[in-house]
Amino acid sequence: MEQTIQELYDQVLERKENPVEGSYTAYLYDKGLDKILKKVGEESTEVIVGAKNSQAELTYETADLFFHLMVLLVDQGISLADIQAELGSRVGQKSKLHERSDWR
Ligand SMILES: N=c1c2ncn([C@@H]3O[C@H](COP(=O)(O)OP(=O)(O)OP(=O)(O)O)[C@@H](O)[C@H]3O)c2ncn1[C@@H]1O[C@H](COP(=O)(O)O)[C@@H](O)[C@H]1O
Repeated sequence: MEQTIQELYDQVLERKENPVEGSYTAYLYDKGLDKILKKVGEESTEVIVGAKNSQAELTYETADLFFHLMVLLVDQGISLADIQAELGSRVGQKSKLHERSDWR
């Protein structure tokens, strides 16, 4: 079974709007922003470690990070459309890489 990022976002949003007993997502919202940020930080570090170890570990840890990022975005009232719009605004932007002195 597969789950799109949008489906994950929608489920996480549903947990925010209708907290369910025993839900880890609802627990994170209950704990608040600092807890969510702590988890995003931890999962980011685990992605870095995972990338050094194996593709399987990187995949697993990236899924964990995506989940916690979705929780953060929902908590802060940011939609996936907001992120897509930001990414879209960058399409075709000239890379500034050539302006960097350390570029070779
Ligand atoms: N995708 C996820 C998902 N990925 C990771 N996790 C949870 O994230 C936690 C990360 O593990 P850690 O060991 O870092 O954290 P922990 O020690 O359990 O918790 P802390 O004490 O650190 O807070 C685990 O409890 C995982 O179960 C997730 N929990 C839920 N989802 C999805 O979120 C939706 C809502 O699920 P519920 O939260 O169960 O309602 C569903 O679609 C789920 O599939």
